[in-house]
Amino acid sequence: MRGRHTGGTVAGGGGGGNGADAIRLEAVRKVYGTGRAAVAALDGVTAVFPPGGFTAVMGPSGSGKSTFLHCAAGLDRPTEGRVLLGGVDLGQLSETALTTLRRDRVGFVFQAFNLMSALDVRDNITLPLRLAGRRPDGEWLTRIVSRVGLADRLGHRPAELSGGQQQRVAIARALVTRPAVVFADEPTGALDATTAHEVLGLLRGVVDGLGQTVVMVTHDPVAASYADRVLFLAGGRLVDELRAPTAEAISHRMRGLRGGAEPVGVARC
Ligand SMILES: Nc1ncnc2c1ncn2[C@@H]1O[C@H](COP(=O)(O)OP(=O)(O)OP(=O)(O)O)[C@@H](O)[C@H]1O
Repeated sequence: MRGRHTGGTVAGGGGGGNGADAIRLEAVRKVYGTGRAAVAALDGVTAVFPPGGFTAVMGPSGSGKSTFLHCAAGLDRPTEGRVLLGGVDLGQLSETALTTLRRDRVGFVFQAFNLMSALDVRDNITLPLRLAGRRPDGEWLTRIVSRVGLADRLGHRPAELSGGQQQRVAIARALVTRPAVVFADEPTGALDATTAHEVLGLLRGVVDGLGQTVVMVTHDPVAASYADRVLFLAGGRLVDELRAPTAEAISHRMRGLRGGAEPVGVARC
C-alpha cells in the first residue's frame, strides 16, 4: 500500500508566505440557513494548496465538498474565515472584482462538459479569453491543444466529438487563461472507465508538465488516486489527508467516514 495516513489537521505542504500558495483557506466556515435551521456546511476548514499540486477532495454525501469548492473558487463567500487565491484575499474584493479574478485566475471543469454547441473546438477553448477581451497567446494555445491531443480536431463541433474528447476541450478551455488553479468537479462522472483513465491521466499531465495546480472533487477512489494527496471532509470538517494515495487506501479511509453537516451548536468532540 502506497498511501499513508498523516492524520490531524490538514495544513498542506505549501511554501512560506501567502503569496507562495495557489490557494489558502483559513478557518473557513459556511453556514446555510438561520436559527434552528442553520447548518454549518463547512466548519472551520484550513487548507493550503501549493502551486503545481494535484489535490483530490473526498467525503461522504453532504460532507461539504461542493461548498468547499464553491468557497475556494470564489463562487460563494464564507460566513467566516478567509480564502486567498494567489495571495489575494477574496473577501476584500467587490463582486465585480471577484468576477474578474475568477474569470482570469480560475479554471473550471465540470461533469457536464458545458461546451457551446455552435462553436468549434478552437472557439470553445478560446472563449474565456474573448469574454475577457484578451487575445490568445498562440504559443500557449498550441501547447495546451497539443497537450490535450486535439490538434487535429480544432475545426470540429462538440457534437462531432466523443465524451472524452469533449472533456479534453473543457480542460483546454480551463487552461487557456493560465489560471492559478483549475477546479474539477467530478470531471469523469459522465465517462466510461477507459475514457476516465485518459482524462485523469491528462489532468495528471497538466500538473506534471505545465505546473498547473488542480483541485478535484470526486466520489471515485480510483479518480482520487491520480492526485498527489487526498483531503477528506466529514461533517464540514477536514478530518484526514492521504499523500501518494492508492485507490485501496482511499476506499479504506472513506469506509471509516460519516457524512452530513451538523446543525450549528452541536458540541464538537
Ligand atoms: N444552499 C443550501 N442551503 C441549505 N443547506 C445547504 C445548501 N447547500 C448545501 N447545504 C447543506 O450543506 C451540507 C453540505 O452540502 P454539500 O453540497 O457541500 O455536500 P457534498 O459533500 O458536496 O454532498 P454530495 O456529495 O451529496 O454532493 C449538507 O448538509 C447540505 O444539505
